[in-house]
Amino acid sequence: MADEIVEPHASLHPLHQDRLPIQMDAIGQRPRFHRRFLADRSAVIQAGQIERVVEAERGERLVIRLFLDDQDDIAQMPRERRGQARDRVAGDPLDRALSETDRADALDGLPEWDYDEARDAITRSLVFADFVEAFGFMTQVALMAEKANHHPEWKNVYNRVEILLTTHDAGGLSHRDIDMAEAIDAIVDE
Ligand SMILES: C[C@H](O)[C@H](O)[C@H]1CNC2=NC(N)=NC(=O)C2=N1
Repeated sequence: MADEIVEPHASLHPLHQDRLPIQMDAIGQRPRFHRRFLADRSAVIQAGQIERVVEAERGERLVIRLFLDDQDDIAQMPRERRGQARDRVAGDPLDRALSETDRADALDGLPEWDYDEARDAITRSLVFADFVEAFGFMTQVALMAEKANHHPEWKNVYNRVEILLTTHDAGGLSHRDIDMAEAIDAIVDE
């Protein structure tokens, strides 16, 4: 499995022979090879590659930090989700499609977002330095979205991320999307 992951990276070929075998973490879920993997890679790095390594390690920190800090919350997720599903049946006002006036007010506060009339949705396009930056951002948004039980429609091509927010249960834009857009803006501005 390690070879399958590493093989496409030409600069890592010299490391194949002496890399540690993959070990599972305490809960047996995440392969623990990447610390060693990054350290070894640093050892053979050429001057021109430094920038990419720094970006890679920064991307990893963004992901891991958020995951570890919020691990307790993540363990609670299934229970919260069931609670939210019950609230929705009762008619959560956050889930109702916004009126035109409320939408206009909300969009005033979200200058980076465009309104998509055909979908009754809001969209934002982002460009990052490279794929690692883009995917680090997407990972943070994914964890946040999962906790909120509200998920973006999105597309990623290398360093570009296109996001569309709408509430499927409401058939259009709701306060949940506005909250999500604000949270996404906060991550971008971090
Ligand atoms: C069953 C689950 O609660 C629903 O499907 C959630 C999940 N994520 C969601 N995300 C979005 N964008 N809209 C929804 O209506 C929605 N509903």
